[in-house]
Amino acid sequence: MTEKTTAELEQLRDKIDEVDQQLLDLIRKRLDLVARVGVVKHGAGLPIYAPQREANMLAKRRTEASDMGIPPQLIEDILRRLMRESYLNEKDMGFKQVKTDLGKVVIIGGEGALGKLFGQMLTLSGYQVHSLDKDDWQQADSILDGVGLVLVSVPIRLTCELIRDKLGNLPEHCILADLTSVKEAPLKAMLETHKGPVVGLHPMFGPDVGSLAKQVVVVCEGRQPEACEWLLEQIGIWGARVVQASADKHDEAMQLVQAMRHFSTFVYGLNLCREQADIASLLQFSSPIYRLELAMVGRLFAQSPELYADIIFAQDKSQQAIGDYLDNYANALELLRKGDRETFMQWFAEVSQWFGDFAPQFRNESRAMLQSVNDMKPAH
Ligand SMILES: O=C(O)C(=O)C[C@]1(C(=O)O)C=C[C@@H](O)C=C1
Repeated sequence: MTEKTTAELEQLRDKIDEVDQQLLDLIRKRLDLVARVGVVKHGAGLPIYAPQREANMLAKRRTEASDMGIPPQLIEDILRRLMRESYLNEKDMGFKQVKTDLGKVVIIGGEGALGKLFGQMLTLSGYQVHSLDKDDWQQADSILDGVGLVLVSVPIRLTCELIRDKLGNLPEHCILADLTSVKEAPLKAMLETHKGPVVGLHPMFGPDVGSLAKQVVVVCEGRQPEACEWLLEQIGIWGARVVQASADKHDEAMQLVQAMRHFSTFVYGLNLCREQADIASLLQFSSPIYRLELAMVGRLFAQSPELYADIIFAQDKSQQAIGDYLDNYANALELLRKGDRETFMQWFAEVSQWFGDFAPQFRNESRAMLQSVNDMKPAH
């Protein structure tokens, strides 16, 4: 069905088209300038992400927008989206190589998605990167000859055994690092197997990020941290923030951040499936928040069952966290069964108070997210 229109409307639309084309010219100009910034940063070894510059620029543009009668949030949204493009653009210019006399980098599991991403970032930074995958172990000696960094990026369930079985003979100066999403056990295996520098890394993002700008990499110290410093600096130049943590603290947080969250998402999907919910009609009735929630659940099931089984089953202690969740669920369900609104509201207030300032902060952050969910809705 064609949309209704009038001559006057069409005239105005022609003018809007002209303005939009001018916007395109301006965006092209900005992208060209950003490409030049990328070259300069590459030469000077500066990080892709410049938070101070971003904050100053956004503050100025917001004030100018207000003065012009433009909602400040509008220009902020537009600039943030443009800067996301800058991160991708500047990445392709390559990065400064912090350690020029390293020798080879060997990524074990370099054909996996995360291994590939790190391989790409290291190659863009001038390192000689080799991948060592399951069919390559016969040539392991030649692949590992002259290695300065070994990065282990294999499924969690294979990590410790692989480290112990295969990595006992690395050169003493070589850094041994892993990208596993649990840290205590792999770190222990690396320290027991290799006598040289050891560091545990956990990139807190999936392999589909495009750029590392603003992403977080958790770093758990192993041995000879001074020998690993260049690697952390290199990750910083890629735009990521390095957060130091002890392996046990990290793993404890992961029981909630990963195991429990993925498990409850899994059960949510399982429940929809067993209830034979009709997703298409749920989407028709959905508010933006429900659409976002469904998207978060659905995206889990678009990925590998092995990956999530690995994360959820990796730590025995996760069972405790998930069990506690079930108890709280059961207790809350009991209130519902008894029709006890009073206690429900008391518990609600208790949790609100416990969230403190985070509650309004999350409300603000989620408002912007929900608006973009609405913008992204396909036409029907
Ligand atoms: O000014 C810079 O340093 C840039 O890289 C450009 C730019 C931008 O697009 O404006 C992009 C990324 C930085 O975080 C800050 C600003």
